[in-house]
Amino acid sequence: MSRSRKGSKKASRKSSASSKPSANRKPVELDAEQVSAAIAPIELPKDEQERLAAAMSQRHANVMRVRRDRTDAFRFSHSDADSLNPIDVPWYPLALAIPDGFHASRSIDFAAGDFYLQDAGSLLALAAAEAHTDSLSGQLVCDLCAAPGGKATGLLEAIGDDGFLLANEPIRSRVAPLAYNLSRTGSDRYAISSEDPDALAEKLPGVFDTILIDAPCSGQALLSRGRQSKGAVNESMVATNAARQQRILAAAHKLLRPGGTIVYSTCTFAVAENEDQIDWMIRELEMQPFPVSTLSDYQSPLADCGYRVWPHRDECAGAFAARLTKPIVVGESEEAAEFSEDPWLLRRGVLRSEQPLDSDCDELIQSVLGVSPSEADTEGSVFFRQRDWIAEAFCKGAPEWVKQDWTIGPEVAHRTGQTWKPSHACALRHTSDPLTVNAARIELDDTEAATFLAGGTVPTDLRGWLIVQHQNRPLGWGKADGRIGKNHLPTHARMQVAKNVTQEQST
Ligand SMILES: C[S@@+](CC[C@H](N)C(=O)[O-])C[C@H]1O[C@@H](n2cnc3c(N)ncnc32)[C@H](O)[C@@H]1O
Repeated sequence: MSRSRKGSKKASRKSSASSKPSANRKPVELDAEQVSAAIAPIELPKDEQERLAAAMSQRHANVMRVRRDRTDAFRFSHSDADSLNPIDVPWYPLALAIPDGFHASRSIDFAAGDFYLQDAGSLLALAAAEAHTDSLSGQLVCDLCAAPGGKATGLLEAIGDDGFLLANEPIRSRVAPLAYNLSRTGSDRYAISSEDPDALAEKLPGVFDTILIDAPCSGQALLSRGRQSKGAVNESMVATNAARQQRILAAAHKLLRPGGTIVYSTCTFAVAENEDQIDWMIRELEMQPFPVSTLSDYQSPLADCGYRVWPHRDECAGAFAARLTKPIVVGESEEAAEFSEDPWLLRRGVLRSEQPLDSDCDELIQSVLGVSPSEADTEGSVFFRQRDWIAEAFCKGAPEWVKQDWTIGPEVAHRTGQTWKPSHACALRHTSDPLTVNAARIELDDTEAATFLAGGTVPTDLRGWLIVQHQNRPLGWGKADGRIGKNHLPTHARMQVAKNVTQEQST
């Protein structure tokens, strides 16, 4: 049983930090002098500079950020009996170290969306947004630099059943992985856009309660993964990135409502891209520091609302995060008061006239989802839209502006040739809206699930489209003919499940 892991040894993040990198890229090495120049004017004692330089060229193991609605079950099945509630990443309690012998990225649990694999440093931004608490619940949130979704997925889980997330990624080729990762959360409370931040700010000024800017940066923390060259510490590289970050921050400020919060983060050590940007926001945008009390252990020596985790201290690649707020200025107080009563109030946007869906698409959606798009397209209900060969369904209560043509919604169906098929994202969707109720479901055991994930068929006497599940967790679609279910997992969702140490023990 992949979820029965009693008796397994839980790895400390320290020991796994020296484990073999899974990627073939070689870490890029810097000496203590280069490192000290990169972090100036922050000063570290000589021996600490050396430890930092060594740790920057060492790849740290990823951790599992467990999906919020599965945290309890997952913790129980992946913990030793004597430590049911381990906290492996001190700044982010929803994350766990990967237990020894557990092939996390090749497990059924991973395929079922139980967790997201990421460097512990990237959780600092989520910690600054307090995404592990209920404080984002019900908010209108924007992730302005969202792909591939390591943080957007955490925000989406944190906003709960009443909030809404706009995940923006200006680089088109990065939108597909972002959409896939968002769908893996099972939530439908999001839209995606692919806009330059300035253009987005023109469309939605003053709308969002919280905005995350996980900015493109010189990426010095990526040296340890071999994903960045030594050029990352060049002054000109840092200056170019700092200038771009200020343009993005200025746009974010326009997108934010008075009283709203900005969380700014990078994966670099350069002060010009970190603490200096806090100073710039305070000076040029008149923002106010909004310290995060739970992160006081990580406070930057240069800014009281900025936080750093370091490779040599914190068993991660390193990261920076800051939190600031946009003050409510005199004269805006009435509008701001309305905002605080109803953060959804300002729903700018022009409604397009809606086209009916293709009749085949409508029929498919009706049969697998149990709701007719032609009838559901009324106020307060799911909003369906067809865009060429894709059909999308926005959640109930989504802001009006999602109806504009620059948004991309959660996909429910797609057309290949002349045939409409339900989309992978639709199988994974858990929702309080009246969707997915009609689709039949089939439950697989471990071996059958591994076969399905590798692209194989499923045994069933059912007919038609069915959602294939493992321990009540949807894995994808099958289409059955009364004998077998044909596999409809998209290629990028297929995988070879690894035999885990504990599976071997239990068989
Ligand atoms: C550090 S990565 C974001 C990682 C992401 N937040 C995550 O956790 O998975 C920065 C992202 O910003 C995007 N980007 C590049 N130029 C941008 C710009 N001018 N405005 C906004 N985002 C930009 C990049 O394509 C990249 O996906």
